[in-house]
Amino acid sequence: MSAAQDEDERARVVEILAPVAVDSTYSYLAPAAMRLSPGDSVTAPLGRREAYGVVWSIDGDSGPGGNLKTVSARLDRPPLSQQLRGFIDWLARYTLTPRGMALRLATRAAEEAGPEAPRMLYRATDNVPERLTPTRARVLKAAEGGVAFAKKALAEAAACSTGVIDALVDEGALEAIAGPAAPIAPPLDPLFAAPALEPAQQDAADALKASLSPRAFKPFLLEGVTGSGKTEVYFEAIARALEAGGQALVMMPEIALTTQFLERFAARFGEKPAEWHSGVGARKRARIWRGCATGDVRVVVGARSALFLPFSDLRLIVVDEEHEGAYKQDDGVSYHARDMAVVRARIEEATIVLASATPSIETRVNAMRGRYGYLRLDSRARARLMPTLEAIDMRKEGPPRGRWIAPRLALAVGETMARGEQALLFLNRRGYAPLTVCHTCGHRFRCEHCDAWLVEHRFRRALMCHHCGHIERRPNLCPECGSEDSLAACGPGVERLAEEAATLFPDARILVLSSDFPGGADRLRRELEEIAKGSFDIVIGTQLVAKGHNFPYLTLVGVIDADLGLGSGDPRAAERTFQLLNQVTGRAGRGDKPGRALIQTFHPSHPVIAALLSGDAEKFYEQEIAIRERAGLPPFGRLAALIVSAKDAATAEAHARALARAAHELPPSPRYRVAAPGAWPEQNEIALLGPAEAPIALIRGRYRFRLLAKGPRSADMQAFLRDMLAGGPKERGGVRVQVDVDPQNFS
Ligand SMILES: Nc1ncnc2c1ncn2[C@@H]1O[C@H](COP(=O)(O)OP(=O)(O)OP(=O)(O)O)[C@@H](O)[C@H]1O
Ligand SMILES: [Zn+2]
Repeated sequence: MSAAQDEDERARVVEILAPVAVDSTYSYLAPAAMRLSPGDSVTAPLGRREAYGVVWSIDGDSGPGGNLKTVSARLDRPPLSQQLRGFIDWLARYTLTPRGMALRLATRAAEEAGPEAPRMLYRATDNVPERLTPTRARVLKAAEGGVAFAKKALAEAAACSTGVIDALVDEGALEAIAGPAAPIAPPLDPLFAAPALEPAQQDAADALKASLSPRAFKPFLLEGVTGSGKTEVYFEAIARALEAGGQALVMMPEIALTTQFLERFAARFGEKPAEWHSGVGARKRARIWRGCATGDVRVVVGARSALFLPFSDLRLIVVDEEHEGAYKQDDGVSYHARDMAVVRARIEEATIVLASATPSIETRVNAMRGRYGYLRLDSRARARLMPTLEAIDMRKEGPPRGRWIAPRLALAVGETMARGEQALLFLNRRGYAPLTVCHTCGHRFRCEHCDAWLVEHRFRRALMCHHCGHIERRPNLCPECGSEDSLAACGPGVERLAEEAATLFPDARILVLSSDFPGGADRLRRELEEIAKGSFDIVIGTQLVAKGHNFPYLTLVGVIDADLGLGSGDPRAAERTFQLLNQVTGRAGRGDKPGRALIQTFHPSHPVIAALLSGDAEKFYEQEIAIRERAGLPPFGRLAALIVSAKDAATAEAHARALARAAHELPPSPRYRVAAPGAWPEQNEIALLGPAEAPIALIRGRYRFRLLAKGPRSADMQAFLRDMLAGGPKERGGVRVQVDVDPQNFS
């Protein structure tokens, strides 16, 4: 028997998960000499190519025979920890995502980057160049003593161009050696600039610090009114995690938010944390990924996807603005990053802090029932007052037709400017006008791929669909009746509001802040900085400006249309409106001067508006929690949506009906009970509602039908969904079924 055969016989069978849309692992043989462990990255033949994968488990020694393929190579990459693998399995099971797709969220960053270019360093050899100019002599002098320098540093030391160094390398007087990579994350100092906390902050910070040792899973809600200093509180928790030698992850809903945050972080810890979002280059992301696994990266601030980083010792997760809808990902793998952060914290035995001025109902209930620690800051830091809130009743004191700024708001803006302060006009609608109609024939411009009106964007001279991105030129003639000059804009967007503000205040420095202007995130960051510096008198913006920014000169907030989100029929409309309006009015009066907010509404007595005006968050939560409890909605029950789409409506509807039939024909299960079709569900039963045409029935050329499963907390919703999908028809003929567990979006 040859040595090679001998080796073969001792090969082991390993299960490999590939980052593709497949749930199961594949079995391979691994030579014993490869010494694979679970979590290792490998390449292996898959079909006709070499694929990347991760060892998920090791089955043991291979039996005789079998025709398994052999793992090709083990990659030099830190292993995925058991905790991260457990998290991927959990997320996949919960969201009904193929495990490979969940793995892809964790490994994408490492895969996409090419091999890292080594950093070259230069040092002197014993060779003397043929021609020794004074410049060359200076370089060699600087490089004396066997120390290696970066090219730029050496050129600077010798006051020459880097070309001189290249020439000396060519002549053999200097040699280039591969040096260690520059550190990806400079060390952080937990004691760099610890602030004096106010008593309420101190109590909250102490509770968090205490929870960090001994190590255990401990969730907290940190609820504090806008400007109460929540950030300073969780900074203390980060300091404690660092002192304990561990890592911390801070999640933020919006990248535009991070600039101010990074500065504050550096002021507190001496250096910035590692930043993780789609705007960070592939190379850098790969280095951060590795740094998380080696423990060199200690604190990451990031978007949703940071949740999948391979931390080696994660002690703390902070989810800032935990109520934000942006944490729910709906494309591809559909998951709620806040909820999954709690899961990851549990698996890592870490502390997790959910911070918000207006927590989600789910988190609020968890805190009130004692499932989460409940920390509260009930007043603003530094004795700042909350802004005073007043309603402007649009039925009685609205502006003239075709205008949107009521006289009282205009007056307040004028007074604010006269005092040298800043005003914010908030309207959560991008573009110039949400609808364009023809006066002559009544034609309305609608998207050809979606069930939606086209939004006019005047600066682009275009009509745009906000669902699919479709763009067309705004014509001069009506395409229906051919009339000239008969097209009219209906309703306002931020661009139109800016036009009105410019007419009312011709001397004002006005800025429109909107995510769809050219220039992307960089432009937004610059603009946010300018606002904070006081470079503008009037800022006009969508929900982007509502987030956790600190604008010291901003004293007046005008909400142009407080009713905008309330009429949608979405079960979360009330909660979202309350949160958004609280956030946006909370931008006023954070500096030295007191703040004021004017809220334009046609329904000043609507419970949400009334609760907002009274400043009585407690009342709002009481009402909303009672409604949810009565209706068995989350967190008192479970919801899952299935969105069935196809190129034509009949195919989509037929498939959705077949799924519903399959659900009702399922054999009895110990894990859930299904209510009979049309019957009033019993306490312990899952009711399947629909199929119904989706509120936006057509998106990107696909017709959509929705099924909604609603069940008690005791039901195993995932088992039900899996059984229903298995019992239903295959996804043929271009049909797509999207599963959305804990849906946030009902459109
Ligand atoms: N103990 C403190 N001493 C001095 N200044 C403080 C203290 N705590 C907070 N501040 C300041 O108060 C302001 C508001 O704090 P911070 O931004 O942390 O509030 P927040 O609760 O996160 O607000 P929001 O929910 O609106 O984002 C900041 O300018 C912060 O620097
Ligand atoms: Zn469209």
